Amino acid sequence: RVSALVLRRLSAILMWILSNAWFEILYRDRESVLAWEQGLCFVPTSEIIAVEETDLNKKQRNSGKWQKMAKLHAFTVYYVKKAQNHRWRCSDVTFWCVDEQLCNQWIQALKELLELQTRPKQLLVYINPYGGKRQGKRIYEQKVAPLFSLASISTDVFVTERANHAKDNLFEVNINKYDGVVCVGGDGMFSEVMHGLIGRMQKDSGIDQNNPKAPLVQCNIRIGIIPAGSTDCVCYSTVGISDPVTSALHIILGDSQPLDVSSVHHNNTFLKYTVSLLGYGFYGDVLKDSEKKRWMGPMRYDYSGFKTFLSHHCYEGTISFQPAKHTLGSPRDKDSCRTGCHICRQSEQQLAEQRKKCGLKHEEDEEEWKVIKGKFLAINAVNMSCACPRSPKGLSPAAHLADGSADLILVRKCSRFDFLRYLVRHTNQDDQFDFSFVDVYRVKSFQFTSKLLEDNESDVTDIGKKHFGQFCRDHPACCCNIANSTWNCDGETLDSSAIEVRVHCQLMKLFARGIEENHKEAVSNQSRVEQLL
Ligand SMILES: Nc1ncnc2c1ncn2[C@@H]1O[C@H](COP(=O)(O)OP(=O)(O)OP(=O)(O)O)[C@@H](O)[C@H]1O
Ligand SMILES: CCCCCCCCCCCCC/C=C/[C@@H](O)[C@H](CO)NC(=O)CCCCC
Ligand SMILES: [Ca+2]
Repeated sequence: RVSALVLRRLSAILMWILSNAWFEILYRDRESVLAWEQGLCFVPTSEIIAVEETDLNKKQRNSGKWQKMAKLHAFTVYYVKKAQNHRWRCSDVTFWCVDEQLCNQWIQALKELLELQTRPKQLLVYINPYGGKRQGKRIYEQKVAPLFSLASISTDVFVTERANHAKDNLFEVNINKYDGVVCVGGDGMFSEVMHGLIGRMQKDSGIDQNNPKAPLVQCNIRIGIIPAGSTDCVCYSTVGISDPVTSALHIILGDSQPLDVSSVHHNNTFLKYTVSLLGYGFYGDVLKDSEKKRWMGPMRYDYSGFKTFLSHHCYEGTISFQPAKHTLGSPRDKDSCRTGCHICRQSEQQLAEQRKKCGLKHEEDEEEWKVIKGKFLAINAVNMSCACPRSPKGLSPAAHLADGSADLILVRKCSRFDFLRYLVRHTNQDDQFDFSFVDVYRVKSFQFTSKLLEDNESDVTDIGKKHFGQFCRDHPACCCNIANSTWNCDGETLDSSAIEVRVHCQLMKLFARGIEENHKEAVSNQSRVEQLL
């Protein structure tokens, strides 16, 4: 109510100012001049980055026009300018005035408005200097740090020296000091920070992560991702673009996006959490091969992807899963998860009700299990669409960020040509599930055991292995690999092929707002009427 009142006062003052043409406004870009001519300017306070008294000496040096005018006072409003393809930029507008007191009143009033927004003030930043093209440090220093400083955000910056450095540090640091954690790197770096935060949360609450049925404690400290990796799938799927400045602005505005996290166990031992892709077969093999070629940077995935495609290995095993009946959506839906998604909101309500009903007590889940046996080229479980620059719609375009479910995609044995057709659909608009050899299910938990493990390795004798290499003894020409594949868990390999997976609805939060809808329309409106105060 206070903010509405202040806003109304401000708009009244603004209208008065505009109608008296009393204020002189200097716009930096052409679109803004156009807007000024139309006399209509809005910026939602939620999209103001900062307000600062303007250094007049600097401005006058830059703009000869104002040199002759004496005794002017000015303040600059920095705000989010939304460009195309979900890209955000920091833009600014300077307001000039002859009355120093009035100018200060404006600065004060706008700063008070910004104080009413719940935004991060103190952040813990981890930079992986070796992720992606090894640009993490430069990206942070040149593109992100100046914006944080403009928004008066204090930071403790930690440049990692080894893998798991950030994760280990998160178990020691005084976490309550911070309003959020930022990771500069790729999906692997994000995964490290997420494991640190979720792990720390469970440890502090006495929850045993090794128990696959343990009700995990939600992690309320948000994570911000500054993309500087090779795939940057989590950033792309939650923001709509992989762009460091856009992500920094989402962090500054204090956006919040809940995220489903799946836990992966083997024999009552915790292995990992996953938020994007948990893939066996094709994506597991690509990752395993690409790890040896890290020196190639992001190109390693193209090289290993091509090699793995040619090898065309399929793997035999059994998948059992519990369908997600609590959620309204289906993986074949035409609509995708967007900012304020009603399906994710409904899951949030269900979660709150569930918590009220049984607190931290876990209800034994007796829902039915479906069992599928077969030979698979790929088994992909995705908690989100997995959109990324290589696959702009992702592996499951209708997957939801926070509905408490994952999409389980089973690609059965097929010809190389058919598998290529399937892969090509990762990159275009066509329906990826419209193939006789592809099945997709929305699930809340699943288990996988390879045939090799089922048979308990008893009938695979050393003689057999020697004689037929690692391929199927009965049908050596069928490309069915009797060795196991590897699970690709958000870009890291798992040691075990038999796993048990459970989706934890909205276990954590990001500094993001999901992908915004109707962006084209918003942009064209904005260029007609620049959104200023
Ligand atoms: N200083 C470091 N030295 C070596 N490895 C590190 C260091 N800091 C972090 N790591 C590890 O590097 C791995 C990969 O990093 P990151 O995810 O940033 O880049 P990427 O693999 O190129 O990108 P993507 O995950 O998007 O494909 C992470 O799993 C992380 O644990
Ligand atoms: C003929 C054209 C065929 C082209 C097919 C391209 C398909 C690209 C789909 C990419 C899907 C990425 C899913 C996200 C996985 C991340 O958790 C993980 C860590 O960053 N990245 C990879 O495993 C990296 C996986 C990269 C595989 C190439
Ligand atoms: Ca989901």
